[in-house]
Amino acid sequence: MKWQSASECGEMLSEAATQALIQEVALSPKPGLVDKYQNGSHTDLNYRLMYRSAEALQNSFYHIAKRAYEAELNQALREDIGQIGRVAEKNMFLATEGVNTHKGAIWALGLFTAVMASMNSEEISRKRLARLVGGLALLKDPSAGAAKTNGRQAEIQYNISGAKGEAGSGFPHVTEVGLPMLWNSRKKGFTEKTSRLNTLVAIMASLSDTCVLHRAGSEALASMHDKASLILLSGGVAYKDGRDLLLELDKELIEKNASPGGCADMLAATLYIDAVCFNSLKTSNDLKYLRKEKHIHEYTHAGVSR
Ligand SMILES: CC(C)(COP(=O)(O)OP(=O)(O)OC[C@H]1O[C@@H](n2cnc3c(N)ncnc32)[C@H](O[C@H]2O[C@H](COP(=O)(O)OP(=O)(O)OP(=O)(O)O)[C@@H](O)[C@H]2O)[C@@H]1O)[C@@H](O)C(=O)NCCC(=O)NCCS
Ligand SMILES: Nc1ncnc2[nH]cnc12
Repeated sequence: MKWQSASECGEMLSEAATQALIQEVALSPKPGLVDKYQNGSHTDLNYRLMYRSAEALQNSFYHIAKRAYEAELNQALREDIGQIGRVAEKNMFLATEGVNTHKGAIWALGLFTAVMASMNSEEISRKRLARLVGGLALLKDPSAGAAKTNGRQAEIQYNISGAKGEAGSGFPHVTEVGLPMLWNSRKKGFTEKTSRLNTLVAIMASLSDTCVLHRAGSEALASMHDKASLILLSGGVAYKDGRDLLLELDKELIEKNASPGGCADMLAATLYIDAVCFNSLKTSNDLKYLRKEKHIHEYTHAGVSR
């Protein structure tokens, strides 16, 4: 991927990031999460709200990409994207009237956007991407608040490292778990939907998702890890056993009020990186294609209400 200008880079990355968020929420059936047919463990979220939230974030991804275009991954950039990220969070809360839809996604896709824009290279390996994104995430952001977030509380209570730890390690659930599972599933000839569901399940098998922890505790998280692993051991969701287990896991998560929101964010980031760095998004014609797809998607779901 090589962009000719900062605005072209901003346009393509922001469109692709928004698409990845929309594709994540549209993927169905997802255990405990909002999808096209149900609201999972959520009473305050639904498909339309998630869609609206994704669209409201596009402008912030554009500004992150524009700022980071061919820039050095240094302290000044870290502080600037922190600022843009906080504006994105505000815009999200404005669009959703106060519901947290995509905080984790802003964090992950925002950092990846900055790295891809700064590289502006034809090729980037998974490992390099992980190293660079981890390095950027680890730079201190002096303007970051000290709010007692759900994530921070879960980190202290359960001694895990949460969204910040995942980022500081280069998002291994994207680069080491998500992408390989997506590619292997496609290689085995599974449909795109099955490949994406397998990817989500693989992420759910090991991510310390603070959204699950703070809503349902460590036993619920351990059980999610075990059941997701069982799905993979049974061959994944392409097979009846895997599909049955997926539906059982959905039921269990809803009963426990547990939502793997962080896993959903890691899936969105996987789809984003796959599209931009490794797969379909190569020219500005692809951008036109994305816009058309998005339009079709809006049209198809215009009548969906919850
Ligand atoms: C670094 C931040 C993301 C802040 O992190 P922190 O852990 O302090 O804060 P949280 O507010 O808890 O947000 C973390 C969100 O990250 C997702 N997540 C969870 N676990 C992981 C994980 N192991 N790896 C990666 N990502 C993870 C998750 O997001 C999803 O869940 C959200 C809903 O969560 P929650 O609010 O807990 O939801 P409810 O159960 O509904 O809560 P109640 O209201 O009922 O109590 C949903 O949004 C999903 O996206 C976690 O929520 C970051 O915010 C930060 O520091 N930003 C500063 C700006 C910046 O520097 N940006 C740079 C790049 S743009
Ligand atoms: N599909 C989804 N359902 C619930 N929370 C989420 N956070 C990000 N995506 C989500």
